[in-house]
Amino acid sequence: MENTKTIAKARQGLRGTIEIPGDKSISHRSVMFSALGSTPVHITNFLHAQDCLSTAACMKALGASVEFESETSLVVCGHGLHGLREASTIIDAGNSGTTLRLMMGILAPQPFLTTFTGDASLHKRPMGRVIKPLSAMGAKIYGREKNTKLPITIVPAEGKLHGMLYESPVASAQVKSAILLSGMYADSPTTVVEPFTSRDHTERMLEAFGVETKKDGTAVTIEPVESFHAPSSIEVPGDISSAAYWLVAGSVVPGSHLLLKNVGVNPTRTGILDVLEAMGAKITLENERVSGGEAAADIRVEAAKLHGTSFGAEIMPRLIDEIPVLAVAALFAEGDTVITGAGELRVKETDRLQAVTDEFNKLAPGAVEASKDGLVIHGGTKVRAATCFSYDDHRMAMSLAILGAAGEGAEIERPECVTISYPAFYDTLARLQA
Ligand SMILES: O=C(O)C1=C[C@@H](OP(=O)(O)O)[C@@H](O)[C@H](O)C1
Ligand SMILES: C=C(OP(=O)(O)O)C(=O)O
Repeated sequence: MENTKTIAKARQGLRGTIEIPGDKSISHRSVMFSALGSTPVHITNFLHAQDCLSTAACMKALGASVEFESETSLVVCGHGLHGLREASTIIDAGNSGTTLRLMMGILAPQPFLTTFTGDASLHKRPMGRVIKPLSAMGAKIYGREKNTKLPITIVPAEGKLHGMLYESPVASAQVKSAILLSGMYADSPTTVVEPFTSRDHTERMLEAFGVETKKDGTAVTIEPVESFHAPSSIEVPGDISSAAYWLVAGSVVPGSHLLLKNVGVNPTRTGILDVLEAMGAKITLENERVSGGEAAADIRVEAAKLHGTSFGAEIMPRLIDEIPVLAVAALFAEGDTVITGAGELRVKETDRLQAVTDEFNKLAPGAVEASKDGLVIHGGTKVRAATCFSYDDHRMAMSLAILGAAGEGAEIERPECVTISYPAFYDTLARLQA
């Protein structure tokens, strides 16, 4: 791909049907957990994107069989809960925080050494949030900057890990999942309490493998696991975090009418629907169903006049990855939108609060102000065509593309990072604009 991408202004409404690619969080977990089973699992609608391919490569390096039948369909078979084996070289988690943090949870209890690396972005992200609680359970994990950063090495613990009660300072599904996964191998029950409930795909998928977790408010408990029974198949629903770009584009480009097929609508992920509806969006769910313990639906969106809103910490885990594109909706809405409690965005693939502020202001001067943990977006600010930068962050690139399409066009520098979660993104946008 070229080093810049030209996004044309949408001269008419966006119309059409979009098959939403598989959910990133669920795709990761489908491969990881299947690799801990001892019978083949047929995974369909897998997200064929860099992050999930990093997970597939990790599990293969650790001895699981991972055979692709097509880009989105694969068969994974492990050698049981204790059947992973030492990798022959360093494992590369690429750009994926989910891969690294969940894998630490799986590998901390194993009787062999693992060393992880990742890309430049992943080297900057905080891993102490997982290393600290796992170490309190008895794990031996070492990393740069006092055991907080990549590269990271895990060595065998002395005996079994110990179950514990952990009160997490952050609402993070990656932290929760890592601790629960280590908890499967511990000598007693493990409980994670979060400030607010984060996405529960780990808990739901563990159930499909015969492992019960107990939920009590924002606390989740797992018992030491004796047997792990892989289901014969897992169908991954579409990713609402990918659908988010079309929910916003369809709402703000006048005359649009889009049908988004097969979108996961797990209630721990649907914060974007709540916020867009509060802003006046016209969104309807059709064909609602449950598949493999996960809710899914087709979603219709048509253009609507949006107005500003405010939201904060409580809803944040339910829309954490959608903030950059929700900022686009806010820019085309009437009045101000105030976002608080979003400090976690500073430790994603890039500092997304700073990146949204700097790049949106290139396309709409004066539109966005950042605070320590949030954004104020002045809706209705005049938009112009300009060149802006992705920071090699997939969600920044896609949000800037939607801003450009809904506004006056844009040139995006380093656009290719969309392959992290949505390789077909630019082609889909071009098709809707044709
Ligand atoms: O568990 C997961 O699959 C994810 C959890 C979230 O991260 P945090 O756990 O850091 O909030 C989210 O941002 C990420 O894209 C995927
Ligand atoms: C934060 C994200 O993913 P990860 O933490 O897995 O890198 C994301 O996809 O926006």
